[in-house]
Amino acid sequence: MADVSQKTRLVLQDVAKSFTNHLRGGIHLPVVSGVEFSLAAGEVVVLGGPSGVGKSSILRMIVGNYGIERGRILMRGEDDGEFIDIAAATPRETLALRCNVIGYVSQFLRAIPRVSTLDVVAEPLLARGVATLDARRRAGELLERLNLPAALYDLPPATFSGGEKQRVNIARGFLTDHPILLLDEPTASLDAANRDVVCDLIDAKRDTGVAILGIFHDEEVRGRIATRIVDVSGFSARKAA
Ligand SMILES: Nc1ncnc2c1ncn2[C@@H]1O[C@H](COP(=O)(O)OP(=O)(O)OP(=O)(O)O)[C@@H](O)[C@H]1O
Repeated sequence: MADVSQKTRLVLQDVAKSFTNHLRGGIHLPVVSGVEFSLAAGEVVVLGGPSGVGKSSILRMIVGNYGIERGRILMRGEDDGEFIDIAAATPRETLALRCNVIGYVSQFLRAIPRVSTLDVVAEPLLARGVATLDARRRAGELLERLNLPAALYDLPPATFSGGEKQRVNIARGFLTDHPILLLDEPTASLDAANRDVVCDLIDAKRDTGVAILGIFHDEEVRGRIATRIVDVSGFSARKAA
C-alpha cells in the first residue's frame, strides 16, 4: 500500500487496465496491473518507462477518461480532506473533480470550431466562476508569457502549428489553480526557449503546493523538474508474457 500523509493528494491502489479490441475478434491486450503509488502536494512525479508501457493510460484513468478495470484511484484537493475514488465516482462527481481538483494537459489540444484562442484558454476559469473580462485578461497574460503572438488570440487554434496548439493547451491547463495537475508530454513540440518557460511554470506551480504528475520524454526537462520518478515498467502486465 502506497504511503499516505497529510500532504497526499493522489493514491493509486492495485490499479489494472487492459483493452479488448472488439473489431479483432475480442483480442485482449493487458497493459498494467498492480499500479501502486502516491503523489503529495509540492511533488513533481514523472512516469517513466518505454513507449507503450502504459504511462498515458494511467493519466487517462486518473482524469476519468479511461475506465478503471480494477483497483482504486483516490484523490483530494486539500490536507486531511476526504478522498474520493474516481473509479467509483458518478459522471457528475467526475465532472466536479475535473472542475475543482484535477487539471489535465493532454498531449493534443481538442480545438472547438469557431472558439477563439483566448476563450479556449479562459474557459476553465469561467467554469469556476471568474468574470469574463478577468478570465480573458489572465488568459492573454499567460499566452504572452508562452510567446504566442497576440495576433493569434482572436483566432480559433484549429489551424495553428503543433507548437502553437501545445502552448494554447498548456495555457489552458496552467491558468487555473487545481491542486493536482496532470501533464502528458507538454513540452514535446516546443523549442528550447518555450520549454524553459514551461519548466518555470511547473516550478512555480510546485512552489505553491500543487501536486504534479507528468510524462516527459526529454531527459533534460525530467532532470530539471522531477522530484521523483515512478517507473511504470514495474507494473507492466506484459512482463510475464
Ligand atoms: N483506447 C485504446 N484502445 C486500445 N488500446 C489502447 C488504447 N489506449 C492505449 N492502448 C494501448 O495500451 C498500451 C499503452 O499505451 P499508452 O499510450 O498508455 O503507453 P505510453 O507508455 O504512454 O506510450 P508512449 O510513451 O509511446 O506515449 C499500448 O499498447 C496502446 O496501444
